[in-house]
Formats: sequence, structure tokens, C-alpha cells
Amino acid sequence: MSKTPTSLSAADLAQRIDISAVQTFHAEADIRSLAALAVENGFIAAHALPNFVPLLRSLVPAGGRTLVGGPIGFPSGGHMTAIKVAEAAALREAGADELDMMINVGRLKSGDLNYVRDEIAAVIEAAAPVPLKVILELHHLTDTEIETAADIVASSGAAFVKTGTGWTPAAATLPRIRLIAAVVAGRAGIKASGGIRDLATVAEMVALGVTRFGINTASAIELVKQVDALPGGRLAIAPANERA
Ligand SMILES: O=C[C@H](O)COP(=O)(O)O
Repeated sequence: MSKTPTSLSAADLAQRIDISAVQTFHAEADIRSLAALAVENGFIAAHALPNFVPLLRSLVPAGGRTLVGGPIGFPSGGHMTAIKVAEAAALREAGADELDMMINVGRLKSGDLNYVRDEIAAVIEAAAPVPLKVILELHHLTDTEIETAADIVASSGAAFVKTGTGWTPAAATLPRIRLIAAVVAGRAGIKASGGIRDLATVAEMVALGVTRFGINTASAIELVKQVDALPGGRLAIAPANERA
């Protein structure tokens, strides 16, 4: 597990943020703007809805600081496994560098954990060698369900546990990030996403072990600008055990 930094520059933070245009209303112009801003500001990834991933790939130079990402079974997660598998393969073929799959919340809530496990395994295989993040969508889950889901994802071989799609009210609270970090225990990365809008929250989440954020483009650019405006241009990260 990577060592928690003591501070982050604007460039460091940008290299921890996936910016995105993954809402229903995002059009071609938004994707073109997403690509330009991601490359210009050095964000680690730019994410678009599946149909726009080929366009995004054509706009973001491969092998640079910015990766191209796309979602699978997004945003409900209720798609048939065969559809998620096909979408993973299609996005891999379209040149995606990372894929964020929505977990099947309904099956998780039904206690059908073998279905959840088998589906994640099938999508990991279809996506390979592209790394997979699995979105839990905390807004719909109890703390017990979060622990169960985070453990399934962490033991699946997925690259990250991700908290939300951005399509539900923000639920990536610090106590829930703490809960996920305790369960994951370094077996996978943690991507905090969904309603993250202030540097204090970012700093607290980094201290808890979050190594990736998912934030919409406008909010991400604002946060990076705020870091630049801090004394010394760096965001201090107090160790989690020193926080009140
Ligand atoms: O990563 C998921 C979403 O892009 C987060 O969007 P949001 O910052 O608008 O909640």
C-alpha cells in the first residue's frame, strides 16, 4: 500500500483525480472539453459514458499523464452479467486504460453474494489487462452491506473499491471511508467519489488511505486551483491518527 503523503501540491492532487463527464446531459462538446482540461491540468484520468470513450481516446494521447476511463453497467449496476462482460470487452477494445464497474446492488441486498462475486470475476477477466474499479454506491447501502461489498471487491483482484457514481446524493462520508479502509486493509485501492467538493474532505480522505478521487470536471479544477492558492501551494495531510 502506498505511503500516505504529508502534503500534496496542485499537480500531486491532479494526479489523484479522475475527472468525468458521465451524466445523462453530457454532450460531445463536454467530452472535448473534458479531454482538453484533463491533459492541460494533468489529471490522472478522464472518464466518459461508454459511447463517448472512443472519442475520448482519440483526444487523449496514449502513454501520457492522463488515462482514459469508462463505466460498466452504469449507473444502476442492474444489467445482466453478460451485458457487463460485453461492455468491458468493448471498452477495452475502444482503448480504455481503466474501467469502473457498478456492482449489482440488488443482488448484494438480496444476499446473493456468489452472484456478486462471480460477476466481478467475470468482468475482471473480460477487462484484463485493463484494471477494474468496482463502484459500491454507498447511498443505497447499510454499513454492514458496505463491509460485505468492500470485502468481496478487495478479495476479487479488482484494483479499487469506489464509493459512488455521482448519480446519487453524496454518501462518501469520512466514517464510511474509514469503514472501507479497515475492511480493504491494503488489498485494493480506494477511490472516493460522489459529491466531493472541499479540500478539507480531500485531505481527511487521503489520510484515511484514499489514493484516487472521482470528481466532476468543474469541481476538480476548482479544488486544484484552491491548492495552488494555499500557503506554499501545498495541501497539508495530517496523519489520520492525529486528527481530533
Ligand atoms: O466519479 C464519479 C463521478 O464522476 C463523481 O461525480 P461528482 O463529483 O459530480 O459527484
